[in-house]
Amino acid sequence: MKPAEPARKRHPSSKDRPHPAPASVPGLAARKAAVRLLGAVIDARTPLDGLTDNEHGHPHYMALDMRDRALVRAMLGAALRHRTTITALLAKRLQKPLPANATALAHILHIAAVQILFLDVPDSAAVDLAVTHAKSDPRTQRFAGLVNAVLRALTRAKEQELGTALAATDDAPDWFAARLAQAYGIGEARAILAAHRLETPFDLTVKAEPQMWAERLGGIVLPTGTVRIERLDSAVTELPGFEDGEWWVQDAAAALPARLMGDIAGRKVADLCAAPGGKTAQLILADADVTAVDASQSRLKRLARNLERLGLKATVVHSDLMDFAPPELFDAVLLDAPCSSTGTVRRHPDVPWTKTPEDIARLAALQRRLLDRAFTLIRPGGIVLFSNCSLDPLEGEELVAGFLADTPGAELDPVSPQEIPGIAGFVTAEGMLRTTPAGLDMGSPALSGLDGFFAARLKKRG
Ligand SMILES: C[S@@+](CC[C@H](N)C(=O)[O-])C[C@H]1O[C@@H](n2cnc3c(N)ncnc32)[C@H](O)[C@@H]1O
Repeated sequence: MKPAEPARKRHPSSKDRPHPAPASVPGLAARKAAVRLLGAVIDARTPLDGLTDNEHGHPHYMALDMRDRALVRAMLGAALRHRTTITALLAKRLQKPLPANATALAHILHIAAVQILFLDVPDSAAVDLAVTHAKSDPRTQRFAGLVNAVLRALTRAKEQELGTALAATDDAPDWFAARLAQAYGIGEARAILAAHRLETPFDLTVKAEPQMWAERLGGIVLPTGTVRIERLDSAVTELPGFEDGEWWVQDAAAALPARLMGDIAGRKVADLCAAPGGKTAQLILADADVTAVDASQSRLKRLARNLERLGLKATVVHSDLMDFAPPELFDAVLLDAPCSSTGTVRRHPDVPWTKTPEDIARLAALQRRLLDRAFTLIRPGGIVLFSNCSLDPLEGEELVAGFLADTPGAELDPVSPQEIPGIAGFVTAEGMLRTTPAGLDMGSPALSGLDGFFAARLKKRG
């Protein structure tokens, strides 16, 4: 009997082998980075902010020049804002759904589709780069023909099908849409989700003279005093007034909580989750004696840089709030607590895809511990202004109701609709602040909306 031959190693034919794409194919590095980052967001639930940070971002992102980084951010922003629409239009071109483990292929198709459907990129460039990308990756190389066929079919169909596809979905994960509908009712939830699909304007808080700054910067003054610019044509740092510290970037809703602290001139006030310092700056400008506390050293560095540019001074303390033991009690504290950030989806479209209902419950429990602690740091008669940028009642209305029920010395100090110009529509029947992205109609969608925010003013009985 012949001895069995050792199994032969199969050498891939040249047809099987991935084609290493020349590094110099223009535009390919940006598409590859976008595909990689989309995978990190969708498959590993990594927040996009950190991946696209210009100092500590993902290595594939950091390797790009500024123009390509802007393109990557535009591709990812639109891909996440329209994820369900894109999935549906791609599915119509596929004979059967992609297997669940074909994530690399799915992300290549999504990044090409977003260029074809939503960005000002020639269709042929979007398709050719996706095919080149697919050929260069061993996981997708054998699907290069499918990528080509699906995307070419999409370019032909988009004119006719995009409008209908957009109308058929709210472009949100089911859990998120269901949670909003439960909290706000179907109509308001759909209005919030519609706002999440729009690009956001730029909001600035100015130290003084909002009308003058609105004119200089080509913006408008909102009823609440924030200066809003529809679209920036240059980097924020190049705008007039930046170097001189005349204003800072802050969403119109984020500017409201600090203004609900009343007259704090000359008072001892602590900002307990302060970094990067937007609200700290407001408290200082209201003439309070401000202590800014935060657990994150790196974020406190940003706070220090921001205050320096604005020419403002606070006592800065690096501490976990649970360990913070000041020598004296405060007249008032602001607790702008770490939350699920579901109110900021317009600017952070990754949030519904990276967060889960379990995250919301975990963050609500953390906020409750921080609120209990904050309440021990004020004198009798003092106030805690509790706020966050979540749309979820578990982190807002329900959390405060539980705190009041469990804390005999605490009472709600209701916000009055007349307290700040322009907030009447955002004050609840109980006297809490609740904004959603569907609020603040300024006549055109591009100038309307604001982040979702919650705030409640809590008083310690004297
Ligand atoms: C929503 S951000 C604050 C934004 C800030 N108030 C502003 O307006 O610029 C929440 C902050 O809470 C900080 N933080 C989270 N847990 C904390 C804790 N246990 N103690 C102190 N700070 C904490 C985070 O580092 C983060 O900077």
